[in-house]
Amino acid sequence: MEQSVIRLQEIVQKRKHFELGPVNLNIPQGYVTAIVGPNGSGKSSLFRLMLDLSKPDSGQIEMLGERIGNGRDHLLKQKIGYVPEQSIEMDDHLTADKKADFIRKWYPNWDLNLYRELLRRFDVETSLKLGKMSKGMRRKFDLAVAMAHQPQLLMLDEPSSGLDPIAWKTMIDVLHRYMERGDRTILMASHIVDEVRRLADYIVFMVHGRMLGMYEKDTLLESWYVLYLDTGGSDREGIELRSLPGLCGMEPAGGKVVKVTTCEARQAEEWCASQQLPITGRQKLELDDILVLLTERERLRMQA
Ligand SMILES: Nc1ncnc2c1ncn2[C@@H]1O[C@H](COP(=O)(O)OP(=O)(O)OP(=O)(O)O)[C@@H](O)[C@H]1O
Repeated sequence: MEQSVIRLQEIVQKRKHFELGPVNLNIPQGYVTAIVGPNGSGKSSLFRLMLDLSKPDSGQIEMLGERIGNGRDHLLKQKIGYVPEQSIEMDDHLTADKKADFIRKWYPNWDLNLYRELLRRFDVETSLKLGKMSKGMRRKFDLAVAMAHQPQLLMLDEPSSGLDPIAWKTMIDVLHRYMERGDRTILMASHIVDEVRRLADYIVFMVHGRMLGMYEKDTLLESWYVLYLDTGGSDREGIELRSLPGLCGMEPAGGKVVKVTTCEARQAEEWCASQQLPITGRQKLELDDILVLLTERERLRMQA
């Protein structure tokens, strides 16, 4: 894999009702990585740790080659754009432009033309006070502000929360353009399958504070399939099928057909051919279905 812009080593954060980690994670430069996981799995907690907004109990974090917490964070943060899950209420009394005037002092690379262009594309009313903006409007403003200093790394915590379909499409386009240079990186947390499908190169699954793995998106989507197998009604069913590579689920699908789910589709198909087991149908799994199956597998693993 390419050079890492974020490195997490053995990160643990213990809270009264929640334990995050140990997390080991390398985010590659030049790609979009999406962290996907159910509510409360620790995605936002992880973002806050990376930005030094909260502290781990143990482990190390390196962002853009700098150890977090070494006292030079302000220089590091000039290279990062961050959209938190929730907008900062403290700024509610400011208009968009007043807030931007304030922020740009911290960023030598602030590009006023880019800022205005983003606001125009997102159709943000700059005369409004931030507290009076609709949720979607505020989100669009937060995105514009996070991008206007041309950061090397964009960290987006559920960026499309509250966006209407038109704004959502604009955001996807804006983020694609941001990545065009080739050396920039996006780390995002998202629940939106379509967003992850369109943007992400890599997907990290997270459940109950633990990483279930990092996958290259296209490989992942090519690996998880539902196959319908014509068993011919023989007693091969239930005996041989348990040897199907990557088997994650099996259920009758009417008549002599059995529906199986596999996370190793190519090997499973080869195995079916070798067993002369006809495949009567195949269906790709969507990301949310994969997450459900991975979550269930993790639950069983923790129970064992
Ligand atoms: N400041 C805090 N103090 C104590 N516990 C916290 C704090 N912030 C978050 N938590 C707990 O940490 C866990 C993970 O929360 P987090 O917000 O990181 O999850 P998430 O994956 O981002 O969820 P969502 O998808 O709902 O945004 C939750 O159980 C939450 O209650």
